[in-house]
Amino acid sequence: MTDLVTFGETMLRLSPPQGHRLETTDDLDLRIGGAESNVAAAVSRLGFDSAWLSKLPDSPLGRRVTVELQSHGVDTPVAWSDDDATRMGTYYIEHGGAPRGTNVIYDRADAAITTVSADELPTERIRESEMFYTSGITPALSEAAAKATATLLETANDAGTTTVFDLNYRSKLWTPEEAAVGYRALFDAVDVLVAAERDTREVLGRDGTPEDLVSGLADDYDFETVILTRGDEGALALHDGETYDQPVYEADTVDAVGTGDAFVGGFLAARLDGENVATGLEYAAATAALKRTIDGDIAVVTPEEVDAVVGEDGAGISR
Ligand SMILES: O=C(O)C(=O)C[C@H](O)[C@H](O)COP(=O)(O)O
Repeated sequence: MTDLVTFGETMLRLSPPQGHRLETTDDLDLRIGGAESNVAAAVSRLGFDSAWLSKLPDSPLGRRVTVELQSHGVDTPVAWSDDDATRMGTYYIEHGGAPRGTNVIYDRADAAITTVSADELPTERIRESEMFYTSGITPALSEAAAKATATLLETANDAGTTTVFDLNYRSKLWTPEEAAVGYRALFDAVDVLVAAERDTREVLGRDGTPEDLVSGLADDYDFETVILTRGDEGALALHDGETYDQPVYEADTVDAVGTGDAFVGGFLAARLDGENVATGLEYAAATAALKRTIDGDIAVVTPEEVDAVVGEDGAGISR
């Protein structure tokens, strides 16, 4: 049995060295990045079995992704496309610093995953797993990907697998109105919702205090757990009628991309270990803080490092 199965797109990630511009750089660092594989890698690195489902072109570029994920212990039973017309999604990232922001350029149209169907994926892995995670990026990729996302969430739900969904709104993929419709179509099959406060207000159109936001979402869609991520303000969660406030741990930022996924990975690893929501949030915040110090999308961390950030007063994950 797998502890966590995830489903989504992973792209090649190309970035110039810190301080260099895409327009003029001679060098591009090559890594991989995608919300669902970032979460699977974090959970695997924190000691649990994870598998990532997707569709990739059957090419050296596609294999670059599976080889790197396997190096973090993630199982990769993906569908391979031998259609020459399908492409490997790629993103370019130019890191900024005040007053210039970080810029992401996507080149992901017609990626193999845009043609995915649930039938070509090993859905029994989802039925047999403890948790299933996907995010709002996946249904934004194509109609086929949206359909597969819904089918996989329902498969998990029917099997009693805990379903976890992060809104992960990406304005370069769809409009707030399109996203709101896409999200609401999936919410019935979601147990644990992770939502950035900004997306909750600007995409789902909700207002009020952070407490109002989590309780409104939980009441309207019957989520078991709602986690509102609030940037520097930390996170607020609602579970079983109790709210939990989690501040951020201070961190020097080398690369902020992947912080949200590391947060989810830390939370899910602690929950898989039987920890309560309060402890889960501590591990989430600690994994996110560590990620900020690491270049690349993936939280290349160890359980001991996360334990050390949580501190000797933390409840500690027993292994
Ligand atoms: O597929 C996409 O569109 C992505 O954006 C993949 C991202 O690299 C990660 O999901 C990072 O997201 P954060 O953890 O919120 O920084």
